[in-house]
Amino acid sequence: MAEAFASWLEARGGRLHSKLDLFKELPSGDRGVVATEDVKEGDLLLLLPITATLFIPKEDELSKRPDAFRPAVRYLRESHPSLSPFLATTLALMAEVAQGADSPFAAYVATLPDGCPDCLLNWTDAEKADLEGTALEQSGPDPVADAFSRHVAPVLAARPDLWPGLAEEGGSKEAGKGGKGGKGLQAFLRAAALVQSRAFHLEAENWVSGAKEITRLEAGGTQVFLLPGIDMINHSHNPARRNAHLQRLNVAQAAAAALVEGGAPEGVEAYFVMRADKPIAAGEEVLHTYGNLSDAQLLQTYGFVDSEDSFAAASTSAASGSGSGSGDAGEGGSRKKRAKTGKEAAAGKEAEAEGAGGYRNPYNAVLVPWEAVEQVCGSMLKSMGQAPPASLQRAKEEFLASAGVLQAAAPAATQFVLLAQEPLPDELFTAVQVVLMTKEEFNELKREHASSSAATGGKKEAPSKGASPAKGKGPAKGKSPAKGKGKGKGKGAEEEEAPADVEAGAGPSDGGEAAAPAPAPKLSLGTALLEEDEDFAEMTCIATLQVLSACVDRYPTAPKEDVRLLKSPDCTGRKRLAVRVRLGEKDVLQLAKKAVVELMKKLRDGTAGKKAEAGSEEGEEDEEASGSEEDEEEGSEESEEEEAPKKGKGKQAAKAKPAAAAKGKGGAAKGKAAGAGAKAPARKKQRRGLGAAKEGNAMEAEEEAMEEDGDDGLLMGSDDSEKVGYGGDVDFDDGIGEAHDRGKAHPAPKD
Ligand SMILES: C[S@@+](CC[C@H](N)C(=O)[O-])C[C@H]1O[C@@H](n2cnc3c(N)ncnc32)[C@H](O)[C@@H]1O
Repeated sequence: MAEAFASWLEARGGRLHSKLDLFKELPSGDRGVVATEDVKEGDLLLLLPITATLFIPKEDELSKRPDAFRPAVRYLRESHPSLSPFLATTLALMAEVAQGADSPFAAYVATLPDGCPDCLLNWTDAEKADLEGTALEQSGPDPVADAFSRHVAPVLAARPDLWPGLAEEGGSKEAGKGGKGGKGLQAFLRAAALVQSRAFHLEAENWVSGAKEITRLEAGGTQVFLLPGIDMINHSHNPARRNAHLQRLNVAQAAAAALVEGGAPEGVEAYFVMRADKPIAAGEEVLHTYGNLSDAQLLQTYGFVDSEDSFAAASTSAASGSGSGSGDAGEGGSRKKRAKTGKEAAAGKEAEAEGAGGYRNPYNAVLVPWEAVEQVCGSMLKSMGQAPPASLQRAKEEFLASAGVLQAAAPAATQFVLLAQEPLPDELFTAVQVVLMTKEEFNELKREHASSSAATGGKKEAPSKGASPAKGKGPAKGKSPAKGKGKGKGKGAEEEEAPADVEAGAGPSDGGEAAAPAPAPKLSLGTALLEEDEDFAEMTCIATLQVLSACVDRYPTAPKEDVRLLKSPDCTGRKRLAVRVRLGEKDVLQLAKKAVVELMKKLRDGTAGKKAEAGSEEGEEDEEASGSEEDEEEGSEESEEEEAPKKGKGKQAAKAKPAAAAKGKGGAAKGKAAGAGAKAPARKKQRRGLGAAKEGNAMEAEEEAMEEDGDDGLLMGSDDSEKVGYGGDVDFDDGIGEAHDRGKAHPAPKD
């Protein structure tokens, strides 16, 4: 197979480094690319002409050189232009597989595995039940069967010449519904798993001129490429172990780099180029990154997770069929434990020395629904005898949507994204505060926000990173396979332009990405209000903790139970993967709770705003812009209660800049006083009637519960969190919202 592939590649104008085994069987049972002899830094590992790749071209590409594309590809482009790039590429692969030895891609098809065994689309309903509460919890109809019966089966039925033997008996309507389906569904499941776990998602570009493509593809705005040979390279989260990267070059660039002698073969207008970033020693695996993805995303798309636990070795060696996968420390559910090289064993010891946690994926994330905020805060206000009328609740939702805190298109469906590195996003904290405000405070806030927006000339900030639109951002719950990621940063082909680095990535797109909505002026309350109103601070912190607790309650198990499961030799395969995903999410929730408690402590001892005062200059500018004194006056008219001092503490708080006090490792609400120009309304000390909400000392109770969950050091929010997983040198400020927005280009690795 290896030889046939190398000859096939060469015949198409490609090249493979002579010191590489592309299909090396790894001790894990998986395959990977391994150096057979030392490879030098900068060496070309694999040169792949675009004509040796499978993808759906843009209309102009196709019309320019129709013969360069396979008949199924042409048919799909011409007759089904609205199919998503993922589905179209899956169908293109199905056609080559179905053509067998007659396919010019037969040598590539022979290199492909049976599928992606642990990718989510292969999990049974019973196995998926272990993912309850996580970002991967499924709801609604099975997206795979649905996509098959609605989009794929009709294509197979219409052109049996292109997809021989795959048309479903009984017609397309019933295809894929229940049961295992026929050959068509089976072929689709395999191809979809392969495209999901192996394809690269790149921005659509004009390969010839290098001009950035402005028009988008009908569906998705990305092109999905299957890159033979390059798709054999495994993922590593560890920059120290990664040693290769991918570029795409136009012909001129490839010639300038002396990669093509005597000109490119007929029809070749671009190349994919894999190079060694550093020397690769004989026996070492070639590794690159699939992106900064959470365990849920990795599991969904690739069937493994990045996090490791220190029980894995014991339990997986005791139970076959589970353990670390290939490439890196990730856990693949159905593979043997990977034998450790000397270096890895040393790294493992180091990890053990670091604490009980092992490596934790720093890109893990949790989604907190706006609905939970409304419910928790509503109950709290009710318990205080201040249940807000429905009209006020609606007004607050509308305002938060217009102020960029909730997504504009469907505010009720907003999910706040909590990241391991920023577990308490300001959007969540702002939303809780607004919901807890009295009508008067809310009206005042609206006025302040309107006047500061006007003063900044409608200058808008980027939409909230922490608030996730229901579609597109966030690991879409119950949605079909994640959308594509991976990156084609470069412009393609202008000679003087730098070659475009390409980040590995794969994953289906679900059929289209809506045009980005215009960014809303963003409100950010931070901690300013809390610094001047102790009762309000207490309410906000308790409500936020309760929201987080409600999220913890979504999972069928407590963290301790998950830890017990991981310790058990019976917890193997997909079950183990599911436990790792939910424990990773609980880690983030625990970090968020810890951040709230720390913030509350700082608010109580009055240190929360200290650093913020240093940044008051800017705050003053804001103040001038919005004429806050007048606004405060105006607001005060409406207050039936005690007025906050207009100078001094209250004033400072209103000007406060990000409350560093609340930040810390856990990230906690970065308290901008009022975000993009909006100012905190003048505070009136309210008698909040906190008695009921505080009954039983809610803060302390939450703290105890946290300690209970984290006291064995197994959650990152517990005290040894700093020792596990989170390197200080990694820039995490890339917004997991983007990473979750899999239709978008993914940030390049930063190593
Ligand atoms: C692009 S393919 C890489 C080649 C693949 N190993 C093969 O044998 O064909 C991606 C798949 O490789 C496996 N893989 C890659 N990196 C991994 C890692 N760090 N841990 C576990 N499995 C990994 C997963 O099964 C994933 O779906």
